[in-house]
Amino acid sequence: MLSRTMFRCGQMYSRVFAVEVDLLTEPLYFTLSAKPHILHHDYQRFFGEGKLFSLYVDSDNRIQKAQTHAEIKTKLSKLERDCVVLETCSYIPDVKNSVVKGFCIRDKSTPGISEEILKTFRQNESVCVFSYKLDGQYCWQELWSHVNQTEKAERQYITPASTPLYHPSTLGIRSSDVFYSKEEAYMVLQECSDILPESKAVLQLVDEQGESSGSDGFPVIVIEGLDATGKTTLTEALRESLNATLLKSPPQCLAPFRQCFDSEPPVIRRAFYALGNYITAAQMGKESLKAPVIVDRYWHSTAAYAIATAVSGRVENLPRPDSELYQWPEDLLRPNLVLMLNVNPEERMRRLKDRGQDKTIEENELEVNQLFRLKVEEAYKRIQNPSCISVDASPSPQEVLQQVLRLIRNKCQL
Ligand SMILES: Nc1ncnc2c1ncn2[C@@H]1O[C@H](COP(=O)(O)OP(=O)(O)OP(=O)(O)O)[C@@H](O)[C@H]1O
Ligand SMILES: Nc1ccn([C@@H]2O[C@H](COP(=O)(O)O)[C@@H](O)[C@H]2O)c(=O)n1
Repeated sequence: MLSRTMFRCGQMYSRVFAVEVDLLTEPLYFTLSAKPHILHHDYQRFFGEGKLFSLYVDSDNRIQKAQTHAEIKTKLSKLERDCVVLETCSYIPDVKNSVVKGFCIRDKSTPGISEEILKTFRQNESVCVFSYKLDGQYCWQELWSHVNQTEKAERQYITPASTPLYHPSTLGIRSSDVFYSKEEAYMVLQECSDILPESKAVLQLVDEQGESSGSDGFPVIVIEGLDATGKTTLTEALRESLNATLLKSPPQCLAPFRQCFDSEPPVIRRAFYALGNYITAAQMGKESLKAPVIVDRYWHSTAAYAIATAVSGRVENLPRPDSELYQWPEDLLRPNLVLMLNVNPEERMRRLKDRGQDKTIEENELEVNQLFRLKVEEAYKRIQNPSCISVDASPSPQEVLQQVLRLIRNKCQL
C-alpha cells in the first residue's frame, strides 16, 4: 500500500492505512514508521495469520488507475480455497481526495495460491504489491513486486493509528463517485474517449442538448425510489392524469450506451449517469414551457446510489447529514418537487419476483445486501435543496396515485 510516488513525495509516513476486516466493525487502522513498534494482540493476530499481501494501483492517470483496479478486483474474486480478500485504502488525515483504494489478501493455502496471481501483476509497473512479516511483537511491510535478487526491500514498521473522525471512504467521493458540475463529469468522458469510443458519442449528445434554461413554466416533479417501488407505474399514471410530459434520467437517447457504461469502473459509470441528468435537465427546461413534467429518477438516484456504493460497511459510515456531499449541483436544474416512493423490503421483493425482468448488478446488490439498501435509502433522505418527500407506496396503484396527486396540488398549485 505504499508507492514509489509516495516515496518520492515523502508522504509515506503521513498516510494512514485502513483495512476493512469485517463490514460490521471499524476498520483496522495503522501507519508506517522507520522504527519498530510493539504491537498489541489484535494487530499481532491480524498480521500473523497466514501469508498477508496488500496491493494497489499507483498511477497519475485516473482512468487507467480505475480500470486496472477493476481488473485486479475481478482476478482476486476468483481466489477461493483459504484465501480472503479485503478492501483497503490509505489516506492522509483530513486531506480530501487523498484516498488510494486497494486490496489485502490473507492466504492460508499451501503452496500459496495467491502468489501465482500476484506474480501476473509484476508485469504492470503501476501495480504495487507489499508483503507483511510478523516477528515476535513487531510487524513490517516491504515491497514484494519489482524487487529483484540484488535489491533489498526497505522495511516499514506497522504502527497502530487511531480511528478517524470520518470514515475514510467518505474522503474520496467528490469527483470520483459524485460529480457536482457538468464540467467535472464531462472531463471524465473526455479522458476515456480513446479507450472507450462510446464516450465520444455520449459527449456529442450532451453538446447537442445544450444548456438547460431555468424553468419558469409548468412544475417539474421527480419520482424517486429503489427499483420496483412503483415509479414506472406511477409516472405513467401521472402523465395521463395531469396531461404531463414524461421524461427519464438517463434519457432515452442514452439507452444504447447504458449497458456499456454499467460495466465500467465507478468513476466512468457515475460520470455517464451524471451527464444523463444534464441531458434530461435540458429537456425539462424545454418541455416545462408547454406542460407539467414528470421525471422518472434524477439527481437523487445518481448521488444516493453512488454514495452508498462508495461507502463501505454500516449506515453510520455515510457522510454526516450536514455534509456538502448531499448538496445539489449548482448548475443542474432544480425540480419543483421530488417524491420518494417507499415500500417495505418484503413487498418490494414480491414486486420484483412478480415482474421477473433482468436486473443491474446494483439492483441485485440491493436484494442480497441489506446494508447497501439501508445506505441508499438513508442517502436519498439526506440529499438537500431540494430534499425528497417520502410517500408510502404500499397501497394499490390507484391509492398511491391519488395520494401523490393531492401532494402535487398542495405543493405545486396544479
Ligand atoms: N402500488 C402497487 N401495488 C402493487 N404492485 C405494484 C404497485 N405499483 C407497481 N406495482 C408492480 O410492481 C412491479 C414494479 O413496478 P414498477 O415497474 O412500476 O417499479 P419501478 O420503480 O419503475 O422499477 P424499476 O426502477 O426497477 O424500473 C410491477 O410489476 C408493477 O406492476
Ligand atoms: N438518474 C439516475 C438513474 C439511474 N442511476 C443508476 O441506475 C440504476 C437504477 O436504474 P434503473 O433504471 O435500473 O431503475 C442504479 O444502479 C443507479 O446507480 C443513476 O445513477 N442515476
